[in-house]
Formats: sequence, structure tokens, C-alpha cells
Amino acid sequence: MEDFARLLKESWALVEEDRERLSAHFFARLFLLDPELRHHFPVQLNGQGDRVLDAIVTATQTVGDPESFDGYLRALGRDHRKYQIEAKHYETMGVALLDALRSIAGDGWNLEYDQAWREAYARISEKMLAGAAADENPPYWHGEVLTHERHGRDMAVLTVRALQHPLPWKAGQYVSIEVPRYHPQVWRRYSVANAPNDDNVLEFHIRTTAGAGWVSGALVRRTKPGDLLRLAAPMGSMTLDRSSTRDVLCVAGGVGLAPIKALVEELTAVNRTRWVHVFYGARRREQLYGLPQLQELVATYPWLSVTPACSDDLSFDGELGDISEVVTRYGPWTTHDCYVSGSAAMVRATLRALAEDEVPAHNIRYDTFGDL
Ligand SMILES: NC(=O)C1=CN([C@@H]2O[C@H](COP(=O)(O)OP(=O)(O)OC[C@H]3O[C@@H](n4cnc5c(N)ncnc54)[C@H](O)[C@@H]3O)[C@@H](O)[C@H]2O)C=CC1
Repeated sequence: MEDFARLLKESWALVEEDRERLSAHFFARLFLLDPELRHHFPVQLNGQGDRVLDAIVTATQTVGDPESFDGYLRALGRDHRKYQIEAKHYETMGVALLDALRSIAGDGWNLEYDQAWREAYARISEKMLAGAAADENPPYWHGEVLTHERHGRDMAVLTVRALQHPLPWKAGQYVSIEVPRYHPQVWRRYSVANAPNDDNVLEFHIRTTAGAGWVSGALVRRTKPGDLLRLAAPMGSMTLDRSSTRDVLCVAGGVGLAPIKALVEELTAVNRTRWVHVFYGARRREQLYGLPQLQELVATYPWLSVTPACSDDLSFDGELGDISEVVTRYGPWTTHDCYVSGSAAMVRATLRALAEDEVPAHNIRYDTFGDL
């Protein structure tokens, strides 16, 4: 196994710096082998399309430790159902990948590398296909936008009804969304901001910034009630441990409030005994869009407390500073179940602060969609 991982690593080093050419070659070969596959990818391949190749390459790099990555690959397979990629497509992608690797690596390539990548790809696709086959969900759901509420220029809260089938998410999970009307085949992940309900209605909090992608921009600025979206199967492990009796700490930055709000909603249905503290940070007070709703919950549920904070607004009449610092002022949190949600930088800073306060890592849950 060590040798196998070494061969993959060594051969990857030959092409790593030529990532763009590798990608271009992969897609050119892929669409030549099966022109029909072009419709499964977005118009611009350097965004979403590349993510598919990224996923394959990342998986190949992790094949040296198959046990621990079994779950990852199965989830990846499930997630790829939304692209409507089937067994025969996996085969074609394998051929295109090998072809691209050989061609970009040039003279450095050898038979051993070839064999290692074939084997790695075969194992990966087998696990991904098994994950996809075991999933009873449809590959995606159509969803109708019910409400669309703008908060300032860059942010919106949307509700969407999943049509045809129940969408079985858990509070704290995220789903991928496609806006087919504007950006077909481009999917982005968003946390669901409410707990599951009989109406099959999901709430999302979306912010678009200068550097943010097309999907967020379309969801904030162009989407309106009545529009149809597509939603893919729920993912993520930032869910409530109902068997735990520990008190709960939630730390949310900006629209990272979404999964925290869903968790609090779930707690309102089941909690009797646990204290729940929510720390909710924004840069400026007007960005604390979710505060009024949280305060209503505080008035109803005596076990809930909410501490808002602003990092860039000295006139704010409450806690000041990055939310990661504010949380530590109120510690210790060593006996709590902790949930952290926000930008990758905010999550990293909060995890660091909690680790310095000796909160055990296994008591902390977070999902940053792989961006940490
Ligand atoms: N499951 C998750 O983790 C989710 C993550 N998100 C992500 O949350 C982010 C929210 O973005 P915005 O609404 O623009 O909020 P933002 O980036 O303006 O964040 C505001 C809050 O985060 C804190 N913060 C920002 N950078 C920090 C740093 N380097 N160290 C410590 N604290 C920091 C600020 O103190 C403030 O409390 C987006 O990147 C979004 O993708 C959104 C939903 C769910």
C-alpha cells in the first residue's frame, strides 16, 4: 500500500504544476470520447467542471488510506448523482484522466505510474458507484421559490418548496443548489436555515460579495418567487446529537447563522434540559439580519441565550470584536457540545480559540464545505 501511495504521489508531482493544461486535456478528451457528456457540465469549465476533476484527483491522493476514505468516496458518489453521471460515464472519465496524465507528464511517465492510477481510479469509481447506488433519494429535487426577501444589497433570505418528493434533511446540513435558468450545471452548497418540516419548505440565507460566484449572485439579485431551482441531496455532519446531555454552544459568523438557526429550531422541539448559548457575529449591526428572530425565540425559551457582536462597528451597543474572541470571554466551554459556522477564516479562528481553552475536539462540529 505504501508503494502504491508513493507511485501516485510521485506521478502527481509530474503534472501538478500544469493543472490547467491537465484539465483542458481531460475535458477535450472526455467530450471527444462521449460528446453527450458535454451537457452534464457547465458552459464555463474552469469553475464547476474543474470541481469534478478536482474531486477525482483528491480522491486518488487519498486512496492510500482506503478505510478512512470509504465514507468520503461514498458521499462523493452520492453527491455526483446530481450531475446525472452513471457507471458508463465513470469509465469514460477514467480513460480521459489517464490519457491527460500521460500526455501532460510526458517522458517522466512510466508503466508503474499508469498501473497505479488505473487501479486507484478503479477503486474510487467502485466506491463512488456503490455510494450512488445505495442512495434512495432522487438525483435532485425541483424546488419552487416561495419567498425572496432582500437584506441590503448583498443578502437575501429565500424559502423554497421541494416538489414531487420529501427532501429528508437534518438540521445543520447543507444542500447544493443549481439555478438552471441562469447558470445550468453550476452547483453551490448552502446550509439549510430551518429544521425539517411537513411542508417540505427549506430556508436559505445567501450573501453575495464581489468575489462570490454566479450562483449566489443569481440567488440574491435575480431570483424571485415562482422561479424553479434544483436542490441536491442533503450532506454534512454538523447535526444535533440528541443523545447528549451537554449544554450547547453555537458560534455563527454572518450568514453562517443559517445552520445554527436550524439547530436552534430543532432544539425548540426536543430540548428540556440543556442550556443553549448562541454567539452571533457580523461586521456591522445592520448585518445582524437574524437577530430579531433569535430574540423572539429567547423570549419564548428560557434555556436559550443569544449574544450578538460586531467586529467593525464601534457604535454597536453590545460586544465588540471578532466573534471568535467574544466567545472566549464567556468561557470556559469545556463541557459543551460546540457548533461553529461561518467563513473559513472565522471557523479556523474559533476552532483555535476553543482548542486554546482546552475544549475537546470531539465536542466540536463544523462544516465548511471542504474549504478550511
Ligand atoms: N456551515 C457553514 O460553516 C456555513 C458557512 N457559511 C459561510 O459563512 C460566511 C459568512 O460570510 P458573511 O455573511 O459575509 O460574514 P462575514 O465574513 O462578514 O463574517 C462576519 C463575522 O465573522 C467574523 N469573522 C470574519 N473573519 C474572521 C476571522 N478571520 N477571524 C475571526 N472571526 C472572523 C467576524 O468577527 C464577524 O463576527 C460565508 O463565507 C459563507 O460561505 C455560511 C453558511 C453555513
